[in-house]
Amino acid sequence: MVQVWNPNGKYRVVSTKPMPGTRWINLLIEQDCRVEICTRKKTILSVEDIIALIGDKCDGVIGQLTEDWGEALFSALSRAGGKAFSNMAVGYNNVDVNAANKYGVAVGNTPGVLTETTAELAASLSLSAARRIVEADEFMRAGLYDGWLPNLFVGNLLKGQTVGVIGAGRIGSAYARMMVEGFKMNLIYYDLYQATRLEKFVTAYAEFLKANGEQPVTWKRAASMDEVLREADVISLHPILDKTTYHLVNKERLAIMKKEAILVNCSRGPVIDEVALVEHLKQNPMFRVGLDVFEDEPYMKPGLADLKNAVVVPHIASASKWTREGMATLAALNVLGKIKGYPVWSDTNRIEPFLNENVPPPAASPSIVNSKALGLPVSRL
Ligand SMILES: NC(=O)c1ccc[n+]([C@@H]2O[C@H](COP(=O)([O-])OP(=O)(O)OC[C@H]3O[C@@H](n4cnc5c(N)ncnc54)[C@H](O)[C@@H]3O)[C@@H](O)[C@H]2O)c1
Ligand SMILES: O=C(O)[C@H](O)CO
Repeated sequence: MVQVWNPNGKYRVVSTKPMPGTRWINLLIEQDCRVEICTRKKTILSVEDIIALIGDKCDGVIGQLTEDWGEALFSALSRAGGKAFSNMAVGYNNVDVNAANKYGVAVGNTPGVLTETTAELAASLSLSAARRIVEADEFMRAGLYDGWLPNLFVGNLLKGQTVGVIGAGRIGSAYARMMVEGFKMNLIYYDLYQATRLEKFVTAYAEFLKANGEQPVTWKRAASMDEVLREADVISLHPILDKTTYHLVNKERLAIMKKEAILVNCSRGPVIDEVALVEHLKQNPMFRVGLDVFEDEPYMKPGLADLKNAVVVPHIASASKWTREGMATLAALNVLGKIKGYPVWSDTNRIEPFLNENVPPPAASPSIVNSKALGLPVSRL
């Protein structure tokens, strides 16, 4: 149930799951690590399972967003001499960073490498919901198609409509760009910070359209999230999950959205009150959703699976080969960097140098979320 690479390596690094590609394994081996990969069939490992994997001596662990990284695991890792943990994910709401700080364990994540892949899935869900692709596919496979009809699977045109983005960070901004440029949608967004690059992009694209005699697109930074919900035709959620975003979309907020709006969630399930959503979908058959994430994964709230106005996929937004291999690389390098005493990379929005397979990666940890709390040095590269 454990696959071992380089058994005589000096540092013991455990991965709680097999991860795509081999570069991440090779990078660890080249730096004298013994790599142990848990190959158990059980999808979600318990805290006890992981404590057993950590054992008496472990220098670092690469883990998954399904695992509960809190006091119990960080104290076990620290007792085993461990200095680093990395999630193979950008989101780390499954990690109690304060507990990691208490034991001096560095916590890594994998930003940037999944931005475009995740935004592409959000765009796919937006289109699937707008054009009822899943319903139409099921209809075909059921042998129900007996000829073209004027009213068959009529959906929503995106061009000229308004796309709303809640959380215009890396992924939210990439999604906004795709929808504005790809479908000539107007943008309204809400974030705690101004998305300056995104605003500049939409302004430049509007000028391009105008110069070519086309209707220019527009953008607006909303003063409140409710403004986005009221005005947008398609709304995509991309904030982090924390106390401020838990059930951000609830019964009251669903009620202020347009009756024919589309809601997409590729962030974290608990950002939506899923029970309220099921009720809203039942009451408003023209309202559609595209969901990659769920409140109690791997489960869906009762009733959701029966609703034709919901498109549901199993948390696959970052699942392109390039991205998943890159995530594995960044997670391994986060752990390796701390073990080797390297500094942390200075700009987590610029991780490309770690992903070039033709040159050795920089001697740094690509992204450590508690680097300030632990007082870790920053790379000057
Ligand atoms: N479904 C998937 O497979 C998948 C893949 C990648 C990321 N994600 C999720 O997407 C999240 C965002 O990733 P990212 O790389 O774009 O992160 P990011 O930090 O670049 O963007 C998050 C944005 O949310 C904003 N934000 C925080 N609190 C907010 C609030 N209360 N209201 C509005 N905006 C708020 C932040 O200011 C920031 O701009 C991750 O934390 C993760 O949970 C999911
Ligand atoms: O946070 C993340 O990275 C995703 O949920 C998985 O890619």
